[in-house]
Amino acid sequence: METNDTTVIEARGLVCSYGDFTAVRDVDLTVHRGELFALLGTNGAGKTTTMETLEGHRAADGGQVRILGLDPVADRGALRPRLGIMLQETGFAGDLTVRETVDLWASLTTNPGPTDEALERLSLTDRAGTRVVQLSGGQRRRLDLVLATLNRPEVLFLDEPTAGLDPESRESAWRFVADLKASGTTIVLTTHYLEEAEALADRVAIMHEGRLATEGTLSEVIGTAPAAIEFSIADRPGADLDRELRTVVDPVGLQIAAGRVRLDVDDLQTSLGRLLRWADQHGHRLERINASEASLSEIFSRVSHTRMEDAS
Ligand SMILES: Nc1ncnc2c1ncn2[C@@H]1O[C@H](COP(=O)(O)OP(=O)(O)OP(=O)(O)O)[C@@H](O)[C@H]1O
Repeated sequence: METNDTTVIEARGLVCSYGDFTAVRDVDLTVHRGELFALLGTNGAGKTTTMETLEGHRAADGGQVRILGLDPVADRGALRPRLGIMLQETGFAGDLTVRETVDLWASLTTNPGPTDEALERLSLTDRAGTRVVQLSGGQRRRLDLVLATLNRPEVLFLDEPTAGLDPESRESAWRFVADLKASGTTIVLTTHYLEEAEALADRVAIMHEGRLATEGTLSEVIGTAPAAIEFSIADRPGADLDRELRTVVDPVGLQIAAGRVRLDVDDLQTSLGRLLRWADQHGHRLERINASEASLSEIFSRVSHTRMEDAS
């Protein structure tokens, strides 16, 4: 497998099975140093299985994985101190306090950061003396994040890090993760919150039925679906307007209903420019103009309605 200096995570042709069932099919992934890579997907798409394989918790059934140039299973001893891992669920000893839990974890960790600082950054300082069993779900999730990052890892895996957090806690977790990224940590996270990926990720991938359906920067992924221009126009017969707009804009889709027009276009800027020039030249008044790129949620919804067997 070819890797260059900036490649931190590399999977080629990754296959993972549970008995006869193939959960991850031929997945290729590259994550560069300092990047935050968000792995999105429908329930059961194979995200956690992929993460567990990258983390070295399970061996791949096919293909190759390298983390920091090492094999995550065979080189686990060398790799583990350099990784931070936040699983979907963590088994804590419920009768320890938050501080005792962090101190215990720190005693098992190479080069841990200061406990107080970690608690402070995730707003857990006032819970330091609380027994873990008495924490809310969101507070536990924040404690998970503290523990996963206590060793100041080079590579951090976060499996649904903000599941169940209220909006304020989620934003503070995002700031925490953004700070880690800014300090050079390479991060892979799975999430069902698309706005989390939009807020944090350099690159995103959407998994569906075990395969990577799409992958790239946010703009690249969003650019895989057409943008939309909508407006209302009075006193124009639909058939004429349809013909004329197709000549002016060359849309990939066009609908006209009750004077409201929707154009689906590949290049939003060029199409919008042509449309406005045409309207000016012909003295048309376009009302309630709305122009927008596709959203991540539209891409997600397209992917989740695709049969990956058909797509491959
Ligand atoms: N231990 C297991 N034994 C058998 N099948 C499993 C096991 N763990 C997961 N699977 C199956 O593998 C597929 C992928 O599961 P995985 O947990 O990786 O998906 P996911 O994308 O993380 O889903 P979610 O978003 O719901 O957490 C699913 O169909 C799931 O039912």
